Amino acid sequence: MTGKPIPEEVVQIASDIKNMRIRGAGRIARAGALALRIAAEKYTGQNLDDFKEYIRIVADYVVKTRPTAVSLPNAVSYVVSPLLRADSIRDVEEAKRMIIENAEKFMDYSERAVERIAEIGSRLLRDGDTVLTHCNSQVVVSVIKAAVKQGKSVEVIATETRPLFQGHITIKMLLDAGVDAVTLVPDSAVRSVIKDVDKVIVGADTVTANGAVVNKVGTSLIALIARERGIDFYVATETYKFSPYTVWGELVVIEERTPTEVLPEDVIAKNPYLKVFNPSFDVTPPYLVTAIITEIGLIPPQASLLVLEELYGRGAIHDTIQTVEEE
Ligand SMILES: O=P(O)(O)OC[C@H]1O[C@H](OP(=O)(O)O)[C@H](O)[C@@H]1O
Repeated sequence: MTGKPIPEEVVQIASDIKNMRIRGAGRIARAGALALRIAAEKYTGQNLDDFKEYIRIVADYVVKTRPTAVSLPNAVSYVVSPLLRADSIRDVEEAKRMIIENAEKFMDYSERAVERIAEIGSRLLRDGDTVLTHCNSQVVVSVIKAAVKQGKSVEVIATETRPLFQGHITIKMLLDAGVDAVTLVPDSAVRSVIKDVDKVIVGADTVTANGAVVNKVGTSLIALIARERGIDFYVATETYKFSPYTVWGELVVIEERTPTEVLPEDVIAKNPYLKVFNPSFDVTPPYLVTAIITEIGLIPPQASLLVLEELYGRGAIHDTIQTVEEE
């Protein structure tokens, strides 16, 4: 067992992810990769087995910060699994280099994937379209920005996204980027404004093998409302948000956050019989999703398993599950 402590910077990143100072499924994935790079750089010993054990502990620590977005374990696994499986690595220096390079590769891939999705997604938007989005997705904002950059006039309706108001981040990002036709609405107003909407585009935290989309709570209600009106409902997401674990029946854990995000602490304290349920995400079934916009193209949700097989291969998906179970 390694005696090496988890570096302070890694502890800080993990705490920022937990407290949502770093948030958004893509950003937390990149932060996870960065944490591993820092951990590798900070390691001072010379024993390879000890280094592997230390990296395994850091990986586990980072993954445990938030349970729902699979982008985080996928990023961590991308960075550490090749080292944990390799038997050709000779020393700590080589192992460190491997972790650092994999972390860099992941962060680079992630940035490029967002750009590629913006390019593909922007083609779906027509001049004059009104897009409704929920929560704050860096990918969705990039799609809208790319369409506007192409000279298309796009109006955006953004939901507040209670209880943490990530919609405020979305409108700021859009306004800062010069997208000026932006309307903020309470979440409960979606059915009132849907008649003005041409397309709904949301991000994702996890896409399951059967094409269900796990995203900010309230997403599935919006999908139902869009379906009622016959409006296209798109999900914009990088492929590392597809969950290999769901292939073998593992369920996605829906994060439940503190009641104090919904009600002040003193009100909760004064009412011991009052219950507050604060799930952070919900599940939109594949039949409500028109298409998933990814960096490898537009995917019908029903083809999610094929995407996972393409990415990991059947055998590799099985290995991933085993690695996680062993940990
Ligand atoms: O990766 P990008 O597209 O930025 O975000 C994807 C999703 O991550 C967010 O989760 P949270 O706010 O961290 O709970 C939202 O649910 C958003 O749709």
